[in-house]
Amino acid sequence: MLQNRTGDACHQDIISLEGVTFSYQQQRVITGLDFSVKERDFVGLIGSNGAGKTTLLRMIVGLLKPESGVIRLFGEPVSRFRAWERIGYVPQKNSFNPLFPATVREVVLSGLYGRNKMFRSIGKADQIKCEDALHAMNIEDLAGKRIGQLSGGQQQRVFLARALINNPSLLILDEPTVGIDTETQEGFFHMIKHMHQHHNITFLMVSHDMDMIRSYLGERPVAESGKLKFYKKHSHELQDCVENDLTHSLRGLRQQMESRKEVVAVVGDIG
Ligand SMILES: Nc1ncnc2c1ncn2[C@@H]1O[C@H](COP(=O)(O)OP(=O)(O)OP(=O)(O)O)[C@@H](O)[C@H]1O
Repeated sequence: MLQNRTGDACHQDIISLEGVTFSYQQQRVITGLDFSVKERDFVGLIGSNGAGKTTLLRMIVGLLKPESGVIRLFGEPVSRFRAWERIGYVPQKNSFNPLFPATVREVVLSGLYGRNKMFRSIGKADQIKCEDALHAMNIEDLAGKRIGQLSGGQQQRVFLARALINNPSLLILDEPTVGIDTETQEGFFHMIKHMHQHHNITFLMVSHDMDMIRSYLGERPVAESGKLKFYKKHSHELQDCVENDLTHSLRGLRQQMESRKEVVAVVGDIG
């Protein structure tokens, strides 16, 4: 079994769900769900409107509590999990009131604060992480603008930069390309596939894009529960589990693509 720097076995469960059931008032949404996402998996979650996809992601990131069953993150029950900086989460439909006063830079930096740490001070190292994340998403030129004044697609890039700022091990994305044009969607999918294949990053992504799911994760779901379908691909490319500096590497990818004049299709113009 491969080992990472900290000596943990690779292919460990990053997310595990055991007998997870959830209801809103009288409406049962998820029943007895068992599933696991292992290190370096890319899991695509598909389901019709109202199937419970967002509800499941919100339980995984601790925003909703299951009625019964256990959810673990990196082996810890969610209720005891504290290492939220290891997880980048981009919720569905992030849209800001145009009057909201935060700048793009402030929104990206807020990804560093973590839960219950709203007012930590920002040091030089944090500023560099922020610049790297802005650069990776090709939004340096938007850094001083108010988030509420951006288009939906530009805002989505900001939220992705916010999710990337901590160099996360796990990215949880809830329909990340909604409202983004087709060409830019292709660039985005290219980028996250690169992150999956060349970095030690695990993905759980809700998407209605069956073409992307089938072409990358295969024709058949690996598990089904109610109306939820899980597709999965495991990345075998890395020969060891050493940590990768994601933003550094994304910068490299971007420079490489810039030199091939394909940057717009890869990491640029998600908005
Ligand atoms: N806060 C809430 N209170 C009550 N019911 C809710 C709440 N949020 C969602 N629901 C209901 O739970 C069900 C699952 O909703 P959820 O948002 O998880 O679905 P989804 O699979 O993400 O759908 P979509 O593809 O439309 O985003 C739906 O029937 C929805 O109406």
